[in-house]
Amino acid sequence: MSENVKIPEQSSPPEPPDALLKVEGLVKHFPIRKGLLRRETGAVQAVDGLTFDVRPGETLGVVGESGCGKSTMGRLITRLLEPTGGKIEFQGHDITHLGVGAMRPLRRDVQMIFQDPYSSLNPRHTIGTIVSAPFRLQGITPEGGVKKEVQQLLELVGLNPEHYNRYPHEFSGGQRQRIGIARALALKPKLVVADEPVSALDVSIQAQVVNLLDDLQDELGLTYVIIAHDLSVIRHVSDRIAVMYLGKIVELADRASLYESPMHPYTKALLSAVPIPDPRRRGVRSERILLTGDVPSPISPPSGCRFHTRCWKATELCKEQEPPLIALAAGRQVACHHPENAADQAPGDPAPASAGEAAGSAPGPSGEAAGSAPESEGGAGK
Ligand SMILES: Nc1ncnc2c1ncn2[C@@H]1O[C@H](COP(=O)(O)OP(=O)(O)OP(=O)(O)O)[C@@H](O)[C@H]1O
Repeated sequence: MSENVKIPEQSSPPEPPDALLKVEGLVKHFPIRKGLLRRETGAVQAVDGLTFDVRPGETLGVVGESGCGKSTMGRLITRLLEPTGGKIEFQGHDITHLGVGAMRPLRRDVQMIFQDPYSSLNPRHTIGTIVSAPFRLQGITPEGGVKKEVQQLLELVGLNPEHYNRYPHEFSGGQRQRIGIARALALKPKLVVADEPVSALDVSIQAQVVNLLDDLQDELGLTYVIIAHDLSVIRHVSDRIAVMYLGKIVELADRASLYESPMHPYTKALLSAVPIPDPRRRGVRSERILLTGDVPSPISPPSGCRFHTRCWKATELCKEQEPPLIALAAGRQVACHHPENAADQAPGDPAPASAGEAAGSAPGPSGEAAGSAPESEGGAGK
């Protein structure tokens, strides 16, 4: 054998793909100012210590009730907001505090799709002007000219390229969201953060836009972070899912494990409110957990585990100590002292489930203290 022949290292396992985006301890507190002197009297703790990564080519779904900090997280990772603390790395580069100028080249790679296709498009601009804006802002002239490129983009998202000179009001909601998608894809980004991309659309149109996002991901090799409160949408689009509650990730898992065996009681409650589409299981009395009360205020969140005021498993420990987000199974992170479908993290904790009493509901389906009401109406989520 010649000395130049390279011997493959058979014993080393394949390297996991490097994260495209890495977030560590991300914090965003919005100051509350009062009085003539605008003195800071407190802060909305919208995002309070998020750690996760997004791998190339995947879709990370982010789910949680209204006000839990999903949109703030999306605006932080696209750097539309300045973080209060923590670190954001994109392709290994620290972008946490980059200024507008330094962010400009990165704007090509990271784009955002907004919830409301009505307000996110300037009504006085033609579709051509809207979709070509990223080229103007970046000072880029695509090969073949801007018009040709924009028309190709319109075609890519299923719109008629002849409608280049029309105005947003001439389009339906679903079509306007397609325009927003075309604009986001103009510069061929690597990461697209979509904040509630279909929630403002008719249910009949939602599937079309979700399928379009799916197809574009395959075609263009995109990586998505999709924020939604709708668990059916999240289930359809996500490879992995982060469940947020009051500014924190309480569970992060791949789609199948999360839906089959949720570990955090909050995830379990959210999922129990989703109707079962399987006709074979129709009529089967499924366990529904009714979360009572609203999400507490992020201005003064509960001590310890933030979910303890609504959790039927809460003990004294949960009131006092915040559970860290730790790996409880392969590819599965959970922040809970008493997780479902896993060994109790604090088996010696004998205190009464006072949170369950506060919730004041019937005994839980698996004999837990309180907080759940099988087959009850309503449920978690928006
Ligand atoms: N600019 C701001 N100034 C002050 N508070 C803010 C600001 N933006 C968001 N918040 C607060 O931060 C918290 C998280 O808001 P955020 O919009 O991120 O939640 P969300 O999970 O996306 O909710 P929704 O689904 O209703 O949009 C909320 O209490 C909200 O009122």
